[in-house]
Amino acid sequence: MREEIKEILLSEEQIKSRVKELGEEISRDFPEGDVLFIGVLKGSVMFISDLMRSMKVDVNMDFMAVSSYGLSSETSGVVRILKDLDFDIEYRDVIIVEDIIDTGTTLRYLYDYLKARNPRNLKICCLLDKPERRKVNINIDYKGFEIPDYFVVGYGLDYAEKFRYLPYIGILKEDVYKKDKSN
Ligand SMILES: O=P(O)(O)OC[C@H]1O[C@H](OP(=O)(O)OP(=O)(O)O)[C@H](O)[C@@H]1O
Ligand code: HPA
Ligand SMILES: [Mg+2]
Repeated sequence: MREEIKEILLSEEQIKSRVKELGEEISRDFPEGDVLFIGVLKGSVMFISDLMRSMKVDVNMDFMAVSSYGLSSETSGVVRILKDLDFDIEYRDVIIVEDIIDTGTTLRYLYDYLKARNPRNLKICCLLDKPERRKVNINIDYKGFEIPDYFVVGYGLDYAEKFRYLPYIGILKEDVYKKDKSN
């Protein structure tokens, strides 16, 4: 384990088995297939690629890039779209795939933005939910795990672009981001 990590919150095995269950659940809900996953870059990359492989029905993927955290551990509160969709989503079954819902700022913005394009269904699937930090209300259709209020990294999640490659989800030691703040 890297020295900046205080504790492993979710192991590779725990993530793998929960992602498999989520894929099976979504497949049961959309038996006719033709689902479009919209991954939110960059944090959801590991999750969406594993989730797709656990699907039992046809699924396509597209990506949006938004950023609100930048190099910090606190949201700026302003969501910027850096990349929009390649496909039209009108009348389609769409599932937004996110790594984490923290304050809810990113998802609230994305949900409303995509809803305006008139999909047949618009659902939300997130691996991690940090309800204690929520600032705006979000209805989560498919959820991997609820976690306490720690800043976590790994399995796609970063701190200042670091640690995304870790195969597990770990709690970042506070002095790592406190030190950066005091600079
Ligand atoms: O609920 P919120 O408080 O809005 O936080 C959640 C969002 O923040 C992170 O993205 P970030 O802006 O760090 O971009 P990244 O995915 O490229 O790391 C994370 O991947 C979610 O998209
Ligand atoms: O706990 C977190 N870790 C990484 N990125 C995040 N973006 C929102 N919350 C988090
Ligand atoms: Mg980030």
